[in-house]
Amino acid sequence: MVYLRYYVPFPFLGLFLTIRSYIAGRARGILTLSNSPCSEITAPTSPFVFAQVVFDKDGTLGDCMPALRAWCSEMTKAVRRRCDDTDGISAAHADRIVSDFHSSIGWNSTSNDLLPSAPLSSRTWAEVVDISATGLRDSGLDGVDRDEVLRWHRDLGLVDAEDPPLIDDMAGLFEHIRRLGILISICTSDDRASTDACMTRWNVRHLVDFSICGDEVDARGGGKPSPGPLWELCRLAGGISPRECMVVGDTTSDAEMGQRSGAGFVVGVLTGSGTAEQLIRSGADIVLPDVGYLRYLFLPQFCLR
Ligand SMILES: O=C(O)COP(=O)(O)O
Repeated sequence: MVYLRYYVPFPFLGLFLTIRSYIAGRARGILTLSNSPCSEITAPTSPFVFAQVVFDKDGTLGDCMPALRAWCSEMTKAVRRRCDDTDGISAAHADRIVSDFHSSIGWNSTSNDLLPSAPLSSRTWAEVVDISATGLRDSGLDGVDRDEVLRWHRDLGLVDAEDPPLIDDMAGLFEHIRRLGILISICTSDDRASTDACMTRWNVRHLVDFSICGDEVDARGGGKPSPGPLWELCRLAGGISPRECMVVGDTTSDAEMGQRSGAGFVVGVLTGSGTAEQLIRSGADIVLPDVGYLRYLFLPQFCLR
């Protein structure tokens, strides 16, 4: 069994990317980088045999950063208010509590950005609430519990419902894949309500065959990176094998789910919080700048300009 793994450098700086197929001894994918013009590229002899492409949502299809910045800012205010209302918490202690809270969810308050593959960008909201409540208690904010943190979170409404799409023609990409007879699924740690709102806003809801959301998996570790969500999507797709699935995502959670579930091919994208090195290390077979480049995985030959 041979896996060929290539890290596609970003930016491409005029490189031509050839993607052909051979994976795991089956005609699937050989991925090569070359400087050759398209005319010199031989078309692959075997087509891809994927039955389903499984997309992560935040950081892969949609830009969640404005929403996460707003979430962090409001949650930080709630933490500070709680510190002010709690006896015996000095200003310096409150600063430490806020800083520990940020660390626990993977937030860099200096750059106002996510740390690579941070829990906030990769875990379900139930898990993020748990992590936050535990972190706050551990740093000395006595009496704060999961229900209280959940209330602060719920007060913020559907956090990701307004996320803009990360590529211009998502519907065109999905139609392109579906024309090849391949199912499209979304596997997200976000909740169902925001996910449905995003699919509608991005004009792809009618093109998504199946989806599974963070509030539909077992809150005790049943979400990504566990293999469960992908296996469930295989079941929904009529009992196909994980080997027939391509998983596409921006964090280590996505790549790890792909690897642990036995997905046939795992694609990392650089539009979210994961770094190329992290994605490759956690199971990505290839890293692409964004999901728009996926089109080229499904063409016999192509040229990136
Ligand atoms: O909402 C999140 O925490 C992450 O969602 P995702 O799985 O679509 O990246």
